[in-house]
Amino acid sequence: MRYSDWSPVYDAILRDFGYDRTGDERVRDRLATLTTSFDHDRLPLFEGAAVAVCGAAPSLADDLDLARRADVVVAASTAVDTCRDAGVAVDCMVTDLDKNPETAVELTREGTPVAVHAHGDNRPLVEAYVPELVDEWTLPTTQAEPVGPVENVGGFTDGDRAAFLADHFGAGSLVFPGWTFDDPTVDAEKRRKLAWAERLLYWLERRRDERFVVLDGRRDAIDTSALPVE
Ligand SMILES: Nc1ncnc2c1ncn2[C@@H]1O[C@H](COP(=O)(O)OP(=O)(O)OP(=O)(O)O)[C@@H](O)[C@H]1O
Ligand SMILES: Nc1nc2c(c(=O)[nH]1)N=C(CO)CN2
Repeated sequence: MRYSDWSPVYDAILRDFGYDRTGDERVRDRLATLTTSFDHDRLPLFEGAAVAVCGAAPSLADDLDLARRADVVVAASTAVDTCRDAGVAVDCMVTDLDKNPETAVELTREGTPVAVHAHGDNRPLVEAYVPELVDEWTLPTTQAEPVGPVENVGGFTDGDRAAFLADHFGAGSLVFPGWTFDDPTVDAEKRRKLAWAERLLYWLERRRDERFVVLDGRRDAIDTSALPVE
């Protein structure tokens, strides 16, 4: 994903949530001072791989076979803990540090890449935990324009950002264990974020000319008005 393609969708997200662009940029710039450029050779081998993008819905526990069968497992936030507790190795974590930052620290110490996201509402977490991460295993990300070592491969929530990351680095196919868009256990803000995650995955499957099974039966109801799709 090039930033020029992402930018109009990011504008729509900013409008919808009322986020301040300069807030995202300030924390991005702070993250840039705490990290160095990530060596992409340290990523798992995404090129052509069958990738499982694990979300943190309660359904993940029942979906773990999908992850076990994948070539590469990328997991968002607390999905990492569920996978590892069940003996499923995670090849890359994607997080904004708001739930299980200790897991992110542990992974970088083990030599597993962690894509750490800066946004306008996680500055204290970035400042507290990024210095604890092993720098060579830390891939700094932003949803705003990329700057210095901080990259933007597209994506908004940890889970859809994980899918955009796998896509950016050449994934052959994507499956989605642990994704439940209509999850009655989540609060209203999370529900709105999941609606965006769903839109973004729809955009991604269209860009890739792939059909994500997780969207089957849902496509007709997705609001695509902010997406650059016909
Ligand atoms: N029902 C669900 N509940 C929570 N997350 C889900 C669900 N379905 C899919 N996901 C994906 O799993 C990711 C990780 O969820 P988790 O609740 O651990 O993260 P989070 O740190 O609150 O995520 P974010 O900061 O991106 O909102 C979410 O970012 C989302 O993309
Ligand atoms: N500014 C801002 N950006 C975000 C936020 C958020 O709360 N504020 N939450 C995200 C995923 O939870 C992703 N991006």
